[in-house]
Amino acid sequence: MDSSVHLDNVVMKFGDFTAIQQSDLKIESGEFFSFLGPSGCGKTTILNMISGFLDPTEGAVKIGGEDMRGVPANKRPTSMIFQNLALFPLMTVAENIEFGLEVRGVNKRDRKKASDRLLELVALPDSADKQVSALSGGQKQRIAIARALAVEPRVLLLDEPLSALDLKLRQHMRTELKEIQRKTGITFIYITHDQGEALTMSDRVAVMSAGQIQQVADPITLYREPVTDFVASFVGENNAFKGSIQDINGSEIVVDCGPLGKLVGKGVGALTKGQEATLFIRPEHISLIPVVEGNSFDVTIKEINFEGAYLTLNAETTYGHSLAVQIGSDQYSSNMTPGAHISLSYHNKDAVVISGGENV
Ligand SMILES: Nc1ncnc2c1ncn2[C@@H]1O[C@H](COP(=O)(O)OP(=O)(O)OP(=O)(O)O)[C@@H](O)[C@H]1O
Repeated sequence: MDSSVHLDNVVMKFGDFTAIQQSDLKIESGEFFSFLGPSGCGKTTILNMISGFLDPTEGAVKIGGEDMRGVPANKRPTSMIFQNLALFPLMTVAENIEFGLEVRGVNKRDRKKASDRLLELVALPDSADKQVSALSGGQKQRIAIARALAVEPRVLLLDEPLSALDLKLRQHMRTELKEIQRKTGITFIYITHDQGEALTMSDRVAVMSAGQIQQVADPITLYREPVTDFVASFVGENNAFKGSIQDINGSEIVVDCGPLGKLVGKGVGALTKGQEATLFIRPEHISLIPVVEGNSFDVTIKEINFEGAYLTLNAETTYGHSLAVQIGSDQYSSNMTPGAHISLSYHNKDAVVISGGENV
C-alpha cells in the first residue's frame, strides 16, 4: 500500500504571518522521517497540516497519492502521538488501545485480538488489564504507540513523544521506536528539536528554520555535507570562521578570515570570489599535529575536560575567537593545561565553506 506523504507546494499563513514558506517534499512509503528545528520553526504546523487539523493556505497534502483537501482529520489514514501521550488514566491498558476501534464499531473479539497483537509488538504482553496510572513512563509511551497503531494508520505522526522521559529512557525508546517502525513498515513522521533523536532514528531528516525547510537528507549527509550555514551550526557542534572568499581552486575555497589568516575548505553550492562566507570545522576534525601547511592557528587553552576515550578543549585564538576541539586521549600531554599555548591544524577536505553567515 502506498503510504507516501507529499507536501505539494504547501504554504501556511496565520493572518499576515507565514508560518510555513512554500515547501515541496515527498516522504516515501515506510520511511522514518523527521522534521528537526528549533522552537517555533513550524514543525507542529507541518504535522497539523498532514493530520488535517490545519488546512494549508496554498498547495495540498497528498497521502498515498490522494489529495487530502476536504478530508477531515478523523477520515485521514493517519494517527498521532502527542507529547503528553493523552492516554485515558482511568481505563485499563487494553481499553486504551481498543478505544479507537470501539469508536469505529469493531466487535469485542476483534478488538481483543488487535490489542493482544499490539501489546506483543510493544513488548508488554501481560499488561492488558493493568490500569494506565500504574505504568511507568516508558510503559505509558509504548501503550500510546499501541493505541495509535490500533486503528491501522498508514502514517504515524509523532509530536516529540519522548520529551517527557528521562535521558536514559529516552535513549532506550529511540531504539524501540525504530524497531516498531521496522516491524510495522508504516511511515513514521517525527518532529523534534532534539538532533540526537532525529539523527539516530531517521532514514531522512528535514532541517527547518523560521518556516523554511533548509535541507532534506540522511543523517550522515546532514552532518558531513550541510548545505546552509544554519544546518552546519544547528546539527552537531561546529566551529565557524567568518570571512570573504579570496580564491577558488576547483572545489577548494580559500577564505580570508582577517587576522586569523587564510583558511581553506571544500565549497558548498555556488560561491564567487569576494563573497562573504563561513568556514566550518567540526571539533573532531581539529588536530594538535600540523597536518597541512597554512591551515593552522595558535590558541590558548581555556578549559580541558577528560571524557574517557577523548578530551574536549575549549580554546581561544589570539584574536578572541573561541574554539571547541575534540582529540583522542592518546594525544594528551601533561603540558596541556589552562593557559597553555598550542597550535591546531586541520585537513582542507574536513572543512566546509558556505556562503553567508548570518545565522552563525
Ligand atoms: N494558530 C496559530 N495562529 C497564529 N500563529 C501560529 C498559530 N500556530 C502556530 N503559529 C506560529 O507559527 C510558528 C510555528 O509554530 P509551530 O507550533 O509550528 O512551531 P514548532 O516548531 O512546532 O515549535 P515548538 O517546538 O515550540 O512546538 C510560530 O511562530 C507560532 O507562533
